[in-house]
Amino acid sequence: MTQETDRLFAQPLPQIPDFVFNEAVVRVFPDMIKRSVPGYPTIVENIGVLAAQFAQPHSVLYDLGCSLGAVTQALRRHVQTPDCRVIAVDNSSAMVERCTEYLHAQDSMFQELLPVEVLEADILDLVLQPASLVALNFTLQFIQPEQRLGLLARIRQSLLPGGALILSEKLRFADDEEQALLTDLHIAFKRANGYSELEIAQKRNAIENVMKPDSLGQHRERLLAAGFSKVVPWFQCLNFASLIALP
Ligand SMILES: Nc1ncnc2c1ncn2[C@@H]1O[C@H](C[S@+](CC[C@H]([NH3+])C(=O)[O-])CC(=O)[O-])[C@@H](O)[C@H]1O
Ligand SMILES: O=C(O)C(=O)Cc1ccccc1
Repeated sequence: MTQETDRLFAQPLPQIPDFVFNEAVVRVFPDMIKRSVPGYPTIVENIGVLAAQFAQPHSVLYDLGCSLGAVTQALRRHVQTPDCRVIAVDNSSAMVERCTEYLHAQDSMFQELLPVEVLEADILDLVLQPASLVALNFTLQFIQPEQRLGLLARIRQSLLPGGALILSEKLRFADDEEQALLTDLHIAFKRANGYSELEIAQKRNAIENVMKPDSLGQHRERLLAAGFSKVVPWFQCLNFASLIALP
């Protein structure tokens, strides 16, 4: 499997197009997300650990906005519940193609993994089957803000009693000082991972129209409005957090 270094924004670009999950991004994605999202490897691995506590026989585990299937692979490393299957969904054809290859590679290396189906689809159009676990790992922030409540309500409806939604997101902070501090610290994290000031600035420019983070308070209120009964943050590193929402 090729692991390329992310240099997508290393050269000055005359004009910066909106960020899209295309073939160029797919090639560098594992490197990009690890160097950009503090705590990402810990979150991904532990989604597998948490999922094993919620998984129920004869149910589906969803990985919505699966990209290259990192969460799906973690689910398959940790969940051994009988008759569970994973459905991984992404609307980027480049992501789905590479994700499918990676999951075949996992199949060839390990026995008795949960069966998995990779779908190229918009998660807003998906008819959800009864699920014991739904993971939205850094996906909701790319959904139009006005579509987010409807999506969460549909996820809530699909969840079996005893199931859970795991929602990971970049956070925004209502307090200006807190927002400024955590933004600076996130930039320091990127710099420490080898990104230049130019790369950091151009990436921010590319992403700002397509990725719209909410505050923890907004997430909590919206999850409750969608019908979830309890929202429990289980991880935060700088301005990136992951929540468990219970039906
Ligand atoms: N409407 C949509 N329908 C389906 N997919 C979508 C939609 N909108 C965006 N996506 C997909 O959501 C993914 C978001 S990345 C998730 C990381 C992954 N979860 C990981 O754990 O590695 C997060 C990031 O890059 O910061 C991309 O692959 C999009 O194509
Ligand atoms: O928040 C940021 O600055 C990011 O770079 C997050 C991110 C990581 C990977 C793809 C898109 C956005």
